[in-house]
Amino acid sequence: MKIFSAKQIAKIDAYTIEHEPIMSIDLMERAASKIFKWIVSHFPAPQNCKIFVGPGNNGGDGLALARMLAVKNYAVEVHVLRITDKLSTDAAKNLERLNGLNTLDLYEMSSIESMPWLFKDDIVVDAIFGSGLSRPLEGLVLDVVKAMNASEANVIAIDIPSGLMTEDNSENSGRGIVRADYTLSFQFPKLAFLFPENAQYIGEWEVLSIGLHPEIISSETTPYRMLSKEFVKSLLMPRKKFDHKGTYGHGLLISGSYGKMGAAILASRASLRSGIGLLTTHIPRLGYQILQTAVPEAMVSIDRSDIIFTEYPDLSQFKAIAIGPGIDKKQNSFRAMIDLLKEVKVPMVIDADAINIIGEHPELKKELPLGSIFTPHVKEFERLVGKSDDSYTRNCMQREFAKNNEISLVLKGAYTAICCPEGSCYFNPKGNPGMATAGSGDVLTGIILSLLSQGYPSHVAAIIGVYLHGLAGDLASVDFGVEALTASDIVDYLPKAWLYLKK
Ligand SMILES: NC(=O)C1=CN([C@@H]2O[C@H](COP(=O)(O)OP(=O)(O)OC[C@H]3O[C@@H](n4cnc5c(N)ncnc54)[C@H](OP(=O)(O)O)[C@@H]3O)[C@@H](O)[C@H]2O)[C@H](O)CC1
Ligand SMILES: [K+]
Repeated sequence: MKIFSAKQIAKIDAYTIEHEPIMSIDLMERAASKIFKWIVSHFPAPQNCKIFVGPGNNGGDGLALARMLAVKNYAVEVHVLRITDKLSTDAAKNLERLNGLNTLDLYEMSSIESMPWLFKDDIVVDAIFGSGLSRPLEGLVLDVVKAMNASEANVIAIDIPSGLMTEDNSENSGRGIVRADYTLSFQFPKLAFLFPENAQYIGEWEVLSIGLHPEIISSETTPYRMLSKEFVKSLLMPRKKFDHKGTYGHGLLISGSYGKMGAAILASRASLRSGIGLLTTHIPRLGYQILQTAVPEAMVSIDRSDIIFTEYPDLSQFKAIAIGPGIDKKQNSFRAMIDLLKEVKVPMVIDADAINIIGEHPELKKELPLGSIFTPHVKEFERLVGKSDDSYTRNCMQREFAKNNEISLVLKGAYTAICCPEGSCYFNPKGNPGMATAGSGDVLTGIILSLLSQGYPSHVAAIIGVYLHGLAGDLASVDFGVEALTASDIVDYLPKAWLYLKK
């Protein structure tokens, strides 16, 4: 699913009105009826609804919704915020349509003195501003939003919580943003929904389709997309009857150190559960028996060091390499990493301390083989790319870094973002808080190594890998819940995840 900017949404809206064709007031009616149906199914009548309405089309949606709810026996109060004399044309028409509805009370609010009391069981609808918000809130609107936020009522935001910008909130103080319990967004998720610091405003969110024109949705380009099962499935390569293990590549995993052999086991097992033909895991000497016992399918390459990574095997046989899970960033490992980067010609997955090493020695970036993939969490990202105060800025930095260094950059989080060398950015909707657990990242590295070894192009391996990892975590959480979920469970549910993905 594509994610568009506020400007693009306005363009898609206008195109739909012209080419469906549909009158703008009827498109608003369609949008409001989607919100109405959602409210009826989640909060059946009778209920007290207090709808706060702004001057634009978001307000127009709120007014149309008020009429629909009033007709269905909800007790509706409408509070039109008089911050300007002018309502948008369609908002004005919908205001007129409220005339004569006796189950509805209409108030004009020009000062906070007329703010109604909001009770715990009230449904409060935020229809003040939507995607047309152009600056932070102030004056009356700010006071109303503060009162809403101080209440215990159920707050439902139409399209986007008022005060939140659709994309960039780096200049937004956060003082005047509605804290919704539910956000019902039209047709597309907004970029701001995917950033952790905005979760407090958005609450649970849902996308409601309002039938915007498919032609322009498909032709309008955007760097941002939300991954879907259909999209990821379309990237899979079929397996053929006469394929053999050589067809699916031989990968090298450089992993583990004293006290961290578990990382090598998890990444190896994940790799083998994701279709790799042959796997060699390079580990420090002390891990030999551990690995051979825990993962009999993997071949083992032994470092001369007992405890850390200091050398690597002949690279000629490998189709892809992953380095990082459980390695340390001791000086000897750094030297081995320099040599490795100079020699390696196949795509690499670079994770954990291997990222930190490159972060500390940025000159190594020019040695990266074509098709490299970095898989940092936020702290590793900051060491590699730099610090930022907000997620939008961080996402811009991520896209730039991927473009400038011609690599794929996977930033792990609730909505893991995959930025590709040509500028696109994919967000993963799968996964759950149970996956914020030790070893989860090692599993992801193993999966991506496996896909690279099978010949998937780098950004495709990153996309499939991230989606599959989240999917396996979600399937595991159905049986184990989130607290008890471990990284091993994610590996154990990879078979189910593959089956589900291919269904
Ligand atoms: N997605 C769709 O296709 C549809 C969306 N609908 C709904 O329409 C809104 C977007 O409507 P729009 O009128 O463009 O924008 P808003 O309702 O958000 O309001 C814009 C007006 O508010 C003024 N404004 C903006 N920021 C502030 C502020 N901080 N303080 C005071 N006033 C502000 C703005 O004035 P400007 O000075 O910036 O010009 C406008 O007057 C969308 O979110 C959906 O809810 C349709 O109903 C269906 C199709
Ligand atoms: K809103």
